[in-house]
Amino acid sequence: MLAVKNMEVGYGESTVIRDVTMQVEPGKVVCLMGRNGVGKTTLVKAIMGILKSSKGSITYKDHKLHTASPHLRAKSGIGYVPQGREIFGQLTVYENIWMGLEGTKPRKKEIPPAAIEKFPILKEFFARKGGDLSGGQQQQLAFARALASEPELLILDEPTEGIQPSIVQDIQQVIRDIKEQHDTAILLVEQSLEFVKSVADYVYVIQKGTVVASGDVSILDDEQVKHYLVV
Ligand SMILES: Nc1ncnc2c1ncn2[C@@H]1O[C@H](COP(=O)(O)OP(=O)(O)OP(=O)(O)O)[C@@H](O)[C@H]1O
Repeated sequence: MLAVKNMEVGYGESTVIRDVTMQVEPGKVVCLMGRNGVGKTTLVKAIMGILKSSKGSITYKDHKLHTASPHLRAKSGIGYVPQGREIFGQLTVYENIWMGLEGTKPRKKEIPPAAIEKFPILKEFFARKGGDLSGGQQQQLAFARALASEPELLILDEPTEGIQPSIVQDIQQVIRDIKEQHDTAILLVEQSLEFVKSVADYVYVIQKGTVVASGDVSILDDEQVKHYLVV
């Protein structure tokens, strides 16, 4: 469904992602792991078209994506929950979720109930400003906004970072539900091995911008992965 081949991405003269090849299939949760600063967000931003790759290709549902704008990528069915959430602090919870419909094609006129039902607290807080929510609630809001477009591929960049344990559990459950009920593919950036093992099918471990280990989560060598995660 999503195939990244020999991707290279960087900032100016500095190359951060080198020769990364990976793929994500429908109904599967694929995790990108690696310690801080190895390039996970850079890779995800290149998949979303926010950063330009200098080499390699991205294919999504048999279409070449690497020259498409971020807007077009969203329209083609990719939902994105960025690191740091990037919700609109001055807009209400309802308006934030509504923004998720922007990229849909044809343009959806209603928020799909499933996007909200997964996060009951959001319905209670519909009229509140996004900026007044806690970090965990904002994370749920960013997740609901991405689900509003009913994506076929959902990209989640560290959705549990700095979030209280009860909300981490909620997010874990939502990922499991999506996996059970839909063909949605999920690309998840995550550093907690425990969390990854509870939701993932396949894992890529990144070090210094390159894939250094990959495999089915059931045959994952915990000690090897921990070695790459230890700071
Ligand atoms: N806008 C930028 N300009 C220049 N360098 C950047 C920029 N953003 C990130 N970098 C550098 O690129 C490298 C990879 O950063 P990136 O955020 O992709 O890592 P990461 O694995 O997602 O880390 P984290 O888990 O901390 O988010 C780091 O060395 C970082 O300093």
